[in-house]
Amino acid sequence: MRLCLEARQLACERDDRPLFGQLDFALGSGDIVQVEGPNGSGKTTLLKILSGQLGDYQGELFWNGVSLRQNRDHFLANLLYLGHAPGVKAGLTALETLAWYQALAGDIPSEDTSLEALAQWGLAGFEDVPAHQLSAGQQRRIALARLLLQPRPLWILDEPFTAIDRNGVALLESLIQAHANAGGCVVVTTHHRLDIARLGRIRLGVTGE
Ligand SMILES: Nc1ncnc2c1ncn2[C@@H]1O[C@H](COP(=O)(O)OP(=O)(O)OP(=O)(O)O)[C@@H](O)[C@H]1O
Repeated sequence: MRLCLEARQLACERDDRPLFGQLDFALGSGDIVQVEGPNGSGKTTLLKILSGQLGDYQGELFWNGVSLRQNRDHFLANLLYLGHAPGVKAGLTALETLAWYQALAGDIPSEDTSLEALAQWGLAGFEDVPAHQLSAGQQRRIALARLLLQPRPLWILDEPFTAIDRNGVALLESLIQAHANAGGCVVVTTHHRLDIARLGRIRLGVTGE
């Protein structure tokens, strides 16, 4: 399918402080873009705008050539967003969390595929443990298992590498690369240096360029 998220003259301010302005970019199938910038430069804010969660911005966003404001449902049906926090409830097990997210997205929960996804993320044996009894990295891995379960062409990932170990970093980099190779598109923020081919960049908080 054709896949294109385009920003024209995107700008945002918070509490009368300009965060970024005049951002123009177009992302399509096969693109991986890292949003870079120092703390507070607006990376999370930009991802919230791009994922349709924050409407307080100037400029225009387009999904496949149609304004996002008019094309929102179609856009959201194509999006998988993973936020800054892992987004797991303390009292829910890994399996329950994945089933909840699948149901929320209108996907049919499948325990077998959830078990496979959790095993791929090294959580075999922890499927029925409440999240509050898991480590920070294990909780992040539950969230990342959604990448294997909820097929959506556009991934918007806010600091997905937080708390995961070296093997987890390598697995996530390979999943991102494979997703793009299969025709998907990925927007990611991280302070890590990514080992990913053909990585595009959106730089925030840079002056004098
Ligand atoms: N809900 C809010 N209301 C007002 N200002 C906000 C709000 N959320 C964030 N900000 C401000 O917007 C600025 C950018 O925040 P944001 O979280 O987008 O930065 P970031 O680049 O993701 O930072 P970090 O690298 O620390 O995660 C900060 O100065 C922050 O205080």
